[in-house]
Amino acid sequence: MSLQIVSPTGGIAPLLRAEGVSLEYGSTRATHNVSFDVYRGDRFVLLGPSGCGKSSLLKAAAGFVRPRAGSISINGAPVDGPGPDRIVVFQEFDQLPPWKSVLENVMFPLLMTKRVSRHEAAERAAHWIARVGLGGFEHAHPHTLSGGMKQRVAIARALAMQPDVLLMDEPFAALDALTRRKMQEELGRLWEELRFTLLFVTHSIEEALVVGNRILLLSPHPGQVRAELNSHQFDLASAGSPEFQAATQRIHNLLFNPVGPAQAATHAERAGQAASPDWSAAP
Ligand SMILES: Nc1ncnc2c1ncn2[C@@H]1O[C@H](COP(=O)(O)OP(=O)(O)OP(=O)(O)O)[C@@H](O)[C@H]1O
Repeated sequence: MSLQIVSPTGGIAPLLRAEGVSLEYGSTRATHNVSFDVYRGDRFVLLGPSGCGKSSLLKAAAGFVRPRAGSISINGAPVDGPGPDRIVVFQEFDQLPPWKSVLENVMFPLLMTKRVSRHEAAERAAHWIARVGLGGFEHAHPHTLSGGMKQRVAIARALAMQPDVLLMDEPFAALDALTRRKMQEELGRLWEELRFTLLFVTHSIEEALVVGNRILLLSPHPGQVRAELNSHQFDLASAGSPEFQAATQRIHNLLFNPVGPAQAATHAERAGQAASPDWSAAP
């Protein structure tokens, strides 16, 4: 089956919407006029080469960075700062305070909301720790855990908050290949059970195909939308198949050897592309 350009999701309001987002750091323009819609239950991947502004877009969705132009909204309301409806899992293993146990790490943001008692927070934390396969490690401290286990704690901490959108910034990039694969598998399993909404950043084409059901391809610096495609037909089981390899090659070509001058596709143009089911119709 070939990759398909994304079809418009007629009538359904997006959960998270980025409209014409340009991000700047001083005189450095990180992204230019980027638009995309994330729907409930999506595993939406931002894919592009290093420096194209993927992390910056994720930080903007999290409310840590304000767009220079354009806007980001969640549930129809503008994002104007961080909130418990959007929780981020970062790549870095040091995202867990080292003086807190696994249980305390997962409880911490729950307690910060002041919406649950200490007892409830502990129960909820223990539940999510077990869900990510770390039952028995509640009282361990981060420095005694492997990189993969630390990322599991970060995922448990995020899911315990039951955010509207789980934001993941290259969460498995610092792991060895086998652990990375295992974590991708676990994330897929959790998604099958819980159907949370995921916004996931990676520069790995393979990871994007395995993790995502929709992928936004960004051009190099400053990041602009090159294309958007459906990738729900791929998973770890299909990785390595001829179709998977062909999709990988096509995405690679689109990112690095586009035919003709690099052109950013606008939101409206991408909706127009949906009329063509064939990946080869991409700009
Ligand atoms: N805090 C910052 N201050 C100044 N410039 C920044 C800052 N963060 C990012 N940039 C710049 O913005 C651009 C986009 O960076 P960003 O980290 O968002 O890209 P990325 O696609 O996530 O890259 P990578 O895959 O390497 O993490 C780069 O040119 C980067 O140097």
